[in-house]
Amino acid sequence: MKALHFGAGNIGRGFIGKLLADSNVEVIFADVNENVINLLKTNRTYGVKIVGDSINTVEQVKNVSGVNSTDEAAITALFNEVDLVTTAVGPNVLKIIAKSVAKALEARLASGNTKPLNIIACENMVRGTSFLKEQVFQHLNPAVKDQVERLIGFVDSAVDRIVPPVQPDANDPLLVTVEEFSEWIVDKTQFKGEIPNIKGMEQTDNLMAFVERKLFTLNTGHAVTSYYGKSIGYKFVKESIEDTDVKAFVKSVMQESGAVLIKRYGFDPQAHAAYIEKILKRFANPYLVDDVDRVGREPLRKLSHNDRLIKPLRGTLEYGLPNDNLIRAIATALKYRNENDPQALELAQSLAENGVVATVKKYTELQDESVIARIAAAYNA
Ligand SMILES: NC(=O)C1=CN([C@@H]2O[C@H](COP(=O)(O)OP(=O)(O)OC[C@H]3O[C@@H](n4cnc5c(N)ncnc54)[C@H](O)[C@@H]3O)[C@@H](O)[C@H]2O)C=CC1
Ligand SMILES: O=P(O)(O)OC[C@H]1O[C@](O)(CO)[C@@H](O)[C@@H]1O
Repeated sequence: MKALHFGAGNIGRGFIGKLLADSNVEVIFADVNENVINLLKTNRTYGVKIVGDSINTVEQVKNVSGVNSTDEAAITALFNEVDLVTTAVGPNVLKIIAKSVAKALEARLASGNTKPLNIIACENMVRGTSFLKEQVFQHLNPAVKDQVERLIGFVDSAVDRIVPPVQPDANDPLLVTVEEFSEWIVDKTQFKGEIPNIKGMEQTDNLMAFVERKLFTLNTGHAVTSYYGKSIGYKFVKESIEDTDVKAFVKSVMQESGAVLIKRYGFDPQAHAAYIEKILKRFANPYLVDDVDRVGREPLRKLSHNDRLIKPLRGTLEYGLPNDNLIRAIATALKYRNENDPQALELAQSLAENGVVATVKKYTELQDESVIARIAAAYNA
């Protein structure tokens, strides 16, 4: 089997690409990072270092190659040869690759290739592949839309593995360090044709429960660990979560978002409490050098309506559940500053020019005046 994977970054190489290659899939990575692509083309293999309390090993990922994502002709040719397309480029990049995906699908169909093809976006967002599908359809020739609906599966997924930024390794510049835990869950109702048999790719017909469980527990807790930690001077996630005050606050936020998940999906409260504890341990992994600025990157995305802070808050309002800690958590996100992060710069500028109430309204799309006032009060505290 052959797959084209967009995004040869942390997740691309450390998680999705590795799972595919470990299931004997030939993986071609498409990226805009020429250096990484050339190394993949030359070396055809790279190492993944798996670290944890009871593990410290490097596994070789084999039979990989690379292509420049902006080389439309090459991408189009590959679309006609692969059986699976996956992405891990970041939510903001999906609309950028949508045009070349649309062109490549048109060419695949025009060549008479009527084999089903599945596309799975592996991004930290709710139903990222459905979003990619909308973007692709905006570029598609209307004459082929029915054929695409019939033959091309756009499969939503939830991805969970903490993969910090690459620490340059002298022997293997492509080496990625990952935690042992990984969870990749796909919506089995959206596939066209055979569902590929990939070890570690779990199928479900109840994806939203898994997406929200992960996004609003792990990512919510991770973001707050980073925002609150950075505000009191920590640089790494590990040292932040080891601070008992930070850990207590993060846990209280995860319990508030957890109450929404338990109410919405009927999760067993004890099981969810255990899931929270397991994630707090993952944050403290002493072998992962994870920077608060990686986890806190793009604060406007993380403060948006359907992301890890506001969507859980909206759930507490919907179900009448406690939310004092989520309100404080959102305030810590508003306080996030990072000269190297364009979204952090835009956030700081908005707060300086328009004030906190207007900023909260603009980026969170919350309307409840009393809730916005509580966030503003927490921010000014
Ligand atoms: N790092 C982590 O622990 C996890 C990240 N995620 C999600 O995975 C996705 C990727 O995250 P990371 O791997 O951490 O980011 P990353 O920045 O390491 O990788 C993104 C890759 O996409 C490439 N890229 C940018 N524009 C492109 C284009 N037009 N075509 C092809 N490639 C392009 C970049 O060059 C980069 O190599 C994000 O949605 C993130 O939220 C999800 C779970 C874990
Ligand atoms: O990749 P994002 O959405 O910018 O946020 C980083 C998040 O991704 C993860 O790396 C995995 O979900 C978390 O470790 C972290 O919370």
